[in-house]
Amino acid sequence: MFSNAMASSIFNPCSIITASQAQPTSSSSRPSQLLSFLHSTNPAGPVVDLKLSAASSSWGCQDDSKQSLSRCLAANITSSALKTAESSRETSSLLSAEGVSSSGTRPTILVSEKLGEAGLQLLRSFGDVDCSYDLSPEQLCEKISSCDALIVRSGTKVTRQVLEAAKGRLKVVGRAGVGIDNVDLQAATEFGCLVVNAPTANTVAAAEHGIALIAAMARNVAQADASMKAGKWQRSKYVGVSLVGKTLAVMGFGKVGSEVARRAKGLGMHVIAHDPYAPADRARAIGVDLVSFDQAISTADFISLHMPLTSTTSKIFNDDTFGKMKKGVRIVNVARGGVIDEEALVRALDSGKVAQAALDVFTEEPPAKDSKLVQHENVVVTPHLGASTKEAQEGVAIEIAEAVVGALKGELSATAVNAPMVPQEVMTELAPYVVLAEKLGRLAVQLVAGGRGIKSVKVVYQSARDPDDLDTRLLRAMITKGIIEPISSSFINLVNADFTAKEKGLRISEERVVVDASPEFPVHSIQVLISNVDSKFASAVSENGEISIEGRVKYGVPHLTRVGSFEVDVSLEGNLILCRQIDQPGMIGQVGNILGQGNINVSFMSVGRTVRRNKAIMAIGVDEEPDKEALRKIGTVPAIEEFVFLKL
Ligand SMILES: NC(=O)C1=CN([C@@H]2O[C@H](COP(=O)(O)OP(=O)(O)OC[C@H]3O[C@@H](n4cnc5c(N)ncnc54)[C@H](O)[C@@H]3O)[C@@H](O)[C@H]2O)C=CC1
Ligand SMILES: O=C(O)C(=O)COP(=O)(O)O
Repeated sequence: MFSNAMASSIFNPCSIITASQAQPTSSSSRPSQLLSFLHSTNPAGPVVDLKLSAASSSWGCQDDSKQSLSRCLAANITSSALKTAESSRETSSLLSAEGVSSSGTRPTILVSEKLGEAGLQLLRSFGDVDCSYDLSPEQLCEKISSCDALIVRSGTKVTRQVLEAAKGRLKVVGRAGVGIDNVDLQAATEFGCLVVNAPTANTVAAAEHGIALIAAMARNVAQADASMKAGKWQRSKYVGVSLVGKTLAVMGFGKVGSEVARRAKGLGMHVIAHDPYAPADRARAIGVDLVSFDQAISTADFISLHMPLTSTTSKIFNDDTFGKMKKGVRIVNVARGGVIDEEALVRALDSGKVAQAALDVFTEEPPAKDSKLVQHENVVVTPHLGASTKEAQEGVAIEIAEAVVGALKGELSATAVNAPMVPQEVMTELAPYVVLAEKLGRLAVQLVAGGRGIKSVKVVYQSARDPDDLDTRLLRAMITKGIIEPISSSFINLVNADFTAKEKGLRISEERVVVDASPEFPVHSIQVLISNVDSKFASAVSENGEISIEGRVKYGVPHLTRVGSFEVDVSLEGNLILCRQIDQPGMIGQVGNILGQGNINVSFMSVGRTVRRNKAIMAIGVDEEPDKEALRKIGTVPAIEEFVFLKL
């Protein structure tokens, strides 16, 4: 019905988007329904406006739905890899829970760096695991197009080129560790590739390594060891400094930072911390004062770095900031090399401003053999060993294997980095509404006559629940999927829905209306409105001039309940014929006959009218697609004023 060529006319590329991030206004009283926007790190940012309003409704109660979510989520999250750019616009093929794709093959999981055996076993039970370590970027690009998942540590650069080379097959990149600075998140998001990490299993290992480096540096352990092995006995040369009573500034008070702080307190150090996002009460609970960046670096004897490498933290330790430190300060870095301007650190070491540094991480890894920093006599180095304990590596391997397998099964991961984390209970509850959302989007876009581009779509969720108690991101993503996929070559999933909408100049605004219905059900109805377009079915246009359709879930099945200002009730399964006619006897029979002659099975039929014997809409669900002749005959029924056939 719609060709790809129509995409450009439907989406006006010149349209302007006003994007604003939806934020929860307060915390939810129902934990399972918490909005998790704070966890969303989608670099593209959602292209949504969110407006809350309250109204009451006398509509009947919401029907129950306990439909399984696996299929729709798999469609939602894993469609990318299962579709190549050239693939058809059919509903995404899905991976089953046993790891067998719809084509009967097991997923291929490429592990490009050493991973603990327990994790590998878990992966092997689900898919075909290819452990290929030390691949060159070219080799990785070559291999990746036949992989559904890629598992890396810090040594593999997952660049845009790699993601492009995946040709749409790669569903998930698993980072077996915390830092995701080696993964191009923007590109992954654009390609609809989920990125997950293993954020907790190596925390203690990294913190212990930080403490080990602080102590080793303070007591010259590495230098003294090297000296003895060279046959020397230099007791006076390696007099150290004590830790007790010294001030340690923890820069980045996250998981590792707070564990370092806890341990440093045990060593009798006075610990302060800087972290713009850390809650003060968590710091207080450990006996740590949160202070400003300048206060932290200017009062500390030891500075330990524990922030992620981002555009904000890149080279945050530079000539200027070293200048603000106490003379003789000691610096430890087990976070990322890139947070330090390494040339500036060499200068600060040479001048004595920084007495010593202990470094586990480097801007380039491995650093050049003749690196002045590595060779500096006041520097102790380890080759990125923070996470390298047996325990941490086993833990990380299991954590990432579970996340990757979950993603391949179509589940949303709790450790998703470029997609919203939606709690499992929320996903289960929203399952039937997710199906409804996609079908409404798919239906609404087919009612657009082309000509003018779609710039603005409004989605109204009616719900009896508090607006903060309804997480609509899954629904929004599926509506976006339903709108965009029929008319473009893009595939949409939860990872790239907002990005793709923005790219296509499509603004999706959301409104939640509180209605008087049963709060047991998350959504009472979903309305999709497209403004400033012409419709090929004039009756779908509401009094406000917008294409307007509305649906509800009834007994677990999505139903279309309103078209324009006509109430209908037809289950959204198979295909749909909408006819506007003069409200008179015999209409159902006439159209039914035509369909019967064409061997088209009618699954559902409903007539809605505004005024008796005036105009009515007949909504007919059909299992098969009517041929041209059947459609032509429907058009010749005298009382039928307009009709449209819609694929769901
Ligand atoms: N050397 C190694 O083998 C390992 C290194 N790491 C690295 O350690 C770092 C911390 O890891 P986690 O504690 O697990 O992460 P995390 O996410 O729990 O903590 C990072 C903290 O840094 C804070 N932060 C962000 N921007 C900041 C800024 N401009 N100034 C101060 N704080 C800022 C965040 O608010 C957060 O609390 C990461 O860079 C990670 O990649 C982690 C594990 C092993
Ligand atoms: O988890 C992290 O951020 C780390 O830096 C650990 O890196 P690795 O997995 O040991 O290459």
